[in-house]
Amino acid sequence: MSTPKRICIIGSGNWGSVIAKIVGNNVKDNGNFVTEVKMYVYEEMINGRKLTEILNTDHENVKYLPGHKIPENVIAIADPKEAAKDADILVWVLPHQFVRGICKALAGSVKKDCIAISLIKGLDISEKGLDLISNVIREQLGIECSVLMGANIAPEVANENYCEATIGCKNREMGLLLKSMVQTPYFRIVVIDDEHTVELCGALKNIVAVGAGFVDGLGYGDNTKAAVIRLGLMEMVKFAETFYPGSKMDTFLESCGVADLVTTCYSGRNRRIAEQVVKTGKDIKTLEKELLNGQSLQGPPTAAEVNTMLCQKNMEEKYPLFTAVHKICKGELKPIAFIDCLKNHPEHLDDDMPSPAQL
Ligand SMILES: NC(=O)c1ccc[n+]([C@@H]2O[C@H](COP(=O)([O-])OP(=O)(O)OC[C@H]3O[C@@H](n4cnc5c(N)ncnc54)[C@H](O)[C@@H]3O)[C@@H](O)[C@H]2O)c1
Ligand SMILES: O=P(O)(O)OC[C@H](O)CO
Repeated sequence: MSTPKRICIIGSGNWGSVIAKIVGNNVKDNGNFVTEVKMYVYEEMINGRKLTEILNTDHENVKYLPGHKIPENVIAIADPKEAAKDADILVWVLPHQFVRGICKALAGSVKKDCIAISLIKGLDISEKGLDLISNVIREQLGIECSVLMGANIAPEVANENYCEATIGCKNREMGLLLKSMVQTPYFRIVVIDDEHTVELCGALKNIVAVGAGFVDGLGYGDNTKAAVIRLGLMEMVKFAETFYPGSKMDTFLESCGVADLVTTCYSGRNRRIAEQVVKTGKDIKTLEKELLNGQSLQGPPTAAEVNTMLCQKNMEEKYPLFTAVHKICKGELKPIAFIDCLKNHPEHLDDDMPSPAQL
């Protein structure tokens, strides 16, 4: 049997805290892993106490996952380098906006044979163009990186309601090791090798969820939302086929695909804030601050990142739903324009029929 692996969780938000609970409990009776799990925590003061101190004494993330105990073998550390220095496995679970900063802090200091798994739903944009977050981790740290995505609204998983997730990992043995780190009787994992598509599903569904929130805010009901989900899924598939040739369509049938799209469009934070944008007329940043208590939306920045790339390639019109979501988030279009976007989607344009706008 190989030496037990040391785990470090990079992130301690809403999902990060649920994963800390799962991993902390799983390692206790699993000889594959060292029982102590370190967790990088972005330090902040809560009622005069440091969040790391609260986590290490009360074993609860009172800000990001109140009401749930995190096992005592999970140790909160405010310095990412200190938290990750001995790790054999890095579990990345931060809002994607912060990944490059933490990679920079860790560069050159992680173990050479360390591996990573990213639970982060988002994309990266740099002067080199649009990229997967797992690629940023691979390149910045020089390590392998798998992904885990699924229909996993964090508070529901924290309550141990049954759900599923998908690990994307090209190396089967590594995938099964990672599965043993996170699987529980209520959190069932399927390992597949199509890691790029798994990650794309997790990132792109957040854009669609913002669109679902707009139609909820407009009071259009579930048939319209189903259309958003269908047209959004078609753009997700087209995006994967166009920019990641070799993507497998079966992957969209895993938890990371249709299942996550549906749950996010009904219950996620992206949906909720987008609905409020329409109902209150406030902008996304204001609502994020007012309603999410420090949690972070991934849909609007992902829509912006995708849009930057589509503009560079002159392909905005080929992804009208992604484009409309971005423009509404930026205040360049009114939310009601989203309905026109659905009506005039290329899916509905028949060569010998007038478009709804012409009728
Ligand atoms: N919450 C969910 O239901 C859920 C479920 C599945 C996947 N995810 C994905 O997991 C990832 C993490 O989401 P989450 O819900 O754990 O986070 P979150 O939305 O709760 O984000 C807040 C976290 O960001 C940290 N933070 C704030 N500023 C920071 C900085 N400058 N540097 C580093 N960290 C900083 C905060 O301390 C906190 O830990 C996201 O990509 C999300 O899409 C979330
Ligand atoms: O709350 P959201 O919209 O960030 O979505 C959370 C998860 O990604 C759902 O699987």
